[in-house]
Amino acid sequence: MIELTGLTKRYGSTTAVDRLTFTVRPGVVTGFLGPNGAGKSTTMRMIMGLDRPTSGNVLVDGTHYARLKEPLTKVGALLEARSVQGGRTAYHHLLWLAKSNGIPEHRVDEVLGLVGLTQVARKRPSGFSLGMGQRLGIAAALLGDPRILMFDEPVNGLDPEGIHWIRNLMKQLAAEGRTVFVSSHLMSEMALTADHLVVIGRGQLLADMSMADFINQNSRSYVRVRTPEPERLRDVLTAGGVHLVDGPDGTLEAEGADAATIGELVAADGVVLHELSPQQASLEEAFMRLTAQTVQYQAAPGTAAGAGWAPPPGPDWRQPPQVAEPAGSVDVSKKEGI
Ligand SMILES: Nc1ncnc2c1ncn2[C@@H]1O[C@H](COP(=O)(O)OP(=O)(O)OP(=O)(O)O)[C@@H](O)[C@H]1O
Repeated sequence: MIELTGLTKRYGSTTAVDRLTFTVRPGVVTGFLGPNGAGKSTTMRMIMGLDRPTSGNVLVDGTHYARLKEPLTKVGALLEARSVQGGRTAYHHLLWLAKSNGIPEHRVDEVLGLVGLTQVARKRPSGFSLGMGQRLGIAAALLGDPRILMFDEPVNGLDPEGIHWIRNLMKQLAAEGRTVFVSSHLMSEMALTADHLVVIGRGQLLADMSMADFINQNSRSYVRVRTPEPERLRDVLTAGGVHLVDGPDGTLEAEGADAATIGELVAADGVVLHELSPQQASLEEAFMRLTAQTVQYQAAPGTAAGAGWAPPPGPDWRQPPQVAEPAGSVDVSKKEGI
């Protein structure tokens, strides 16, 4: 469990994190969302004892991170981009972390296999791609088999197979009763991964609720109806107390009644339907609606916005794709697990 109470961080006149109070519970994947600059990374850094709060308190496993003995066995984290110690191989980097936390050496091989880096274990991470660096960071987070895991943008740099793998890994870790706290900008990915959401904007808590409640409370749901008899449909549904608005391509959007009620109303009058489909806003729409007022960095109106993307199904997380040695190109943006 991770418990934040009135957690606040100021940098000069900037309040990066503003009196955050929430609890991240075990057994579910908790997504941590917020627009750019909302304070997610700062919050995660304070949880890990890497930034000192201006005020408030944060406990991991009931204590401050700094007081944890052999912390890698209690909390594993993949935080913001950092460079891995240049001279060590991936294996020795993990071995060094393991030794400093009382973790047996065989665990290094285990986690390298788990993240698919066995083939490049004796290579230096300085030659790794961004995705391989992410995998190494995830290996470090898993090294101590901790009950609490935090991932800051874990799918950054991963290919579709890697994204699918990390999604299933997080779900599996939560299913094992662990506390899993993950930030991501990919809404479609978060919608598939997280059970619970904590949303912040300008450092303040905007929502702390289940994924389903979040979408329900921050979006419009309606039933899309298509008919060759729109006038009759309109009469029947309006008489039945259903509010209708015009949708695209000649559809009608019915609010205030579920699909079953609408179906029964129109059936009673013999109105022909070509479509009757409940529509639920996406997490992305709900997020945009809730955080619209708190967005710090915004493109000019009319600018193309990147849509969320959901990867196709792939293999089980326990059998990750092995990553081959990169063909020459070296990516300078690396991530390291703490
Ligand atoms: N070391 C620092 N010194 C000064 N300001 C900082 C520092 N770290 C973060 N900030 C500011 O605090 C605010 C929160 O930043 P933070 O990186 O935590 O947000 P974030 O939600 O992780 O953003 P992103 O999604 O873009 O990674 C921003 O306004 C940022 O500019």
